[in-house]
Order: sequence, then C-alpha cells, then structure tokens
Amino acid sequence: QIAGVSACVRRVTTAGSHIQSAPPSVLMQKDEGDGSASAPQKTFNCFNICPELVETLHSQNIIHPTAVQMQAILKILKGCNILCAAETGSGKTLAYLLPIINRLQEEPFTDSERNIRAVVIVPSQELAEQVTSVARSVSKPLGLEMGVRHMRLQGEMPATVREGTFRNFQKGNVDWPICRE
Ligand SMILES: Nc1ncnc2c1ncn2[C@@H]1O[C@H](COP(=O)(O)OP(=O)(O)OP(=O)(O)O)[C@@H](O)[C@H]1O
Repeated sequence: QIAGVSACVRRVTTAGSHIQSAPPSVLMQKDEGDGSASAPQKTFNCFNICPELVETLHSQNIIHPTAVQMQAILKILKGCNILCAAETGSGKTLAYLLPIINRLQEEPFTDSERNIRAVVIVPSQELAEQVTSVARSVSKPLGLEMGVRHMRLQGEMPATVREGTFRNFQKGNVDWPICRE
C-alpha cells in the first residue's frame, strides 16, 4: 500500500470561474538556490526517479520540472504529506502523480496479487478525466493500469459503505482508481 501521499490539489483560478490556461510554469521556472541567472535548469533526473519515467516525460517534451514540481516531488518521494496550492497550469498534477507512479513501478506485482495501491480523489468528473488522461499517458509505458470510478465520498459516509466501494474497485483489476467526490 502506498501511504502518506496526501497531496491536496486545489485549482486556483482568476476572478469568477474562468479557468486560465496559462502555459506551464516555465514562467515560474527558476532554480532557487544559487541565485545565478545562468544556472542550468534541472531535469527530472534530479529526483532519482526511474529512467523510463523520465524518458516518457521527455517524449512529451516535459524536460524541466516546474517550480511547484521542484518543491513537491522531493517531499512526496520522501514520504511527507503535503498540501500544495499553486496557480492553474503550474504543473500540480504531475507533481503528485510522478511520485505515485514511481513508487508503483518500484514495487511490481503479479496479476494474481493485483490490488489497489493508490487512490486519487478529485472534486469533479471533468478533473477525474483530465487526471486520468495525464496519469495514463505517463504510466502506461510502465505497464500500470488505472481506472476511473465515480463515487460520492462524504464525511458521513459509513466506513462499511466506503470499504465496500473500494473492494468493488479491486475487482476491476486496476492499480489505482481515480475517484470523483
Ligand atoms: N515540467 C513541465 N514542463 C512542461 N510542461 C509541463 C510540465 N509539467 C506539466 N506540464 C504541462 O503543463 C500543462 C498544465 O499542467 P497541469 O495540468 O499539471 O497544471 P495544474 O497546476 O495541475 O493545473 P490545474 O490547477 O488547472 O489542474 C499540462 O499540459 C502539462 O502536461
């Protein structure tokens, strides 16, 4: 089981409900550290994640981690629980997906053992589909499977109902479901 990844991802939009599609955070990309303007940008290799994952990112032209990815990925890889808030388009989705995917591929298991090992919960169906699409594009080359399930997760939901729903997920033969609230 993957424990400790509790990345709360919050959409930060401009006034009203308009969602900006700002280009990813090359704009936010700066190495905070040595203060040198000419310091080379880091690549995803700096996280020591599996080379195939880095290659997959490269094939999608995702070469340099954004500012929020630089901060979040290391902490999640270390097992910290994090709360991450950053503007839309800043790369939060991969910031929490990459450590999960890296961990899943580190601990391969056979079909007979197949079990849910990670769960992503998001607040809308649209977001569930977006996250699934990103997650699939990055994890498929590593042989990981995921599914989308819609279920209402509410504080007052009886634990037995919640557990029953997750048990049903397991029949679907997926490594990790992405649920909508
Ligand atoms: N390091 C990166 N380099 C280049 N492109 C990136 C990088 N990280 C993410 N992207 C791309 O930037 C776009 C926006 O990223 P993403 O959707 O993760 O942002 P977000 O912060 O989760 O946005 P939202 O708050 O709207 O969910 C996506 O197309 C994604 O593939």
